[in-house]
Amino acid sequence: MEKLTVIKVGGKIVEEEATLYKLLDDFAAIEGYKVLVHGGGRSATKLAAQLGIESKMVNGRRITDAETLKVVTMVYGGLVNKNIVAGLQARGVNALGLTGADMDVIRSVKRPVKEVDYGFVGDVKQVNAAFLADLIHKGVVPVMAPLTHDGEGHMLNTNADTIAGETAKALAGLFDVTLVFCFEKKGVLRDENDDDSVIPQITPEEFKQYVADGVIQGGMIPKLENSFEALNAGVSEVVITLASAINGNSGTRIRK
Ligand SMILES: Nc1ncnc2c1ncn2[C@@H]1O[C@H](COP(=O)(O)OP(=O)(O)O)[C@@H](O)[C@H]1O
Ligand SMILES: CC(=O)N[C@@H](CCC(=O)OP(=O)(O)O)C(=O)O
Repeated sequence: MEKLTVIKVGGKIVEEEATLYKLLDDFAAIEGYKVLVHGGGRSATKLAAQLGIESKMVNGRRITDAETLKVVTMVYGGLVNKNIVAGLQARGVNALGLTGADMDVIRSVKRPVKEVDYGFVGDVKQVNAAFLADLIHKGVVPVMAPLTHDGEGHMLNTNADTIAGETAKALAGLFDVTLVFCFEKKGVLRDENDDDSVIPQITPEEFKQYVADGVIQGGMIPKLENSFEALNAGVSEVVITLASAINGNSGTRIRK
């Protein structure tokens, strides 16, 4: 099977020009078929504050009211996505920016209200894998924003780690997929204050224990849950690593 790398880059990297440009250089150097999924949570929080809109996160997910939905649609689908696409074009990568609404790439359903009302947050229902595979085979590099649509005319906000996981899962039947989460640390750390304490491999049982011990917290919990789910659904390998190390062998690597 042909190899495909799905790379997710988080908000701390895309927010700063210097780290973003370095990431784009490294991404451009990756050989073979590739997809870039970006976040941008920090940029959305910053613009929302400038507009006088308060940002609320619960369990790592943004409470997305009608005004916040406008902000995230502008920031993720507009500014962040287009800066990345332009940056990749300048590096000779034939990038195409997509939200989930474009060509019906990712359809979702508004998250039902349970203990928490997340507002306009979408849970992924289907990924148009055939269309993405077609683009990829044509030499196009999809650049996916963390936005989906419900098929009834509404955009919805979807976490970028989820977009990456669902895209990797959907393409796993068509390619040999490696899913890479790159962020500002060297990998999953035993001690968050010690950059050299990378845990090289994690099993689901070890993950549960690390969470119980408080070693793994916050946004890293859903990231690893997504990772195990992706491996169970046919993704070959998940790598959690420093953005500048996407072409290396370091970081935390998880295989089934
Ligand atoms: N054991 C751990 N090792 C590394 N990071 C951890 C750990 N536990 C919690 N984290 C936190 O998880 C964060 C990454 O999750 P998140 O903020 O959702 O990522 P992203 O920037 O990719 O969206 C890190 O910034 C870090 O603060
Ligand atoms: C529903 C939800 O939480 N969506 C995220 C989408 C952006 C994202 O995931 O960005 P990072 O990867 O930079 O965190 C949000 O609005 O923050």
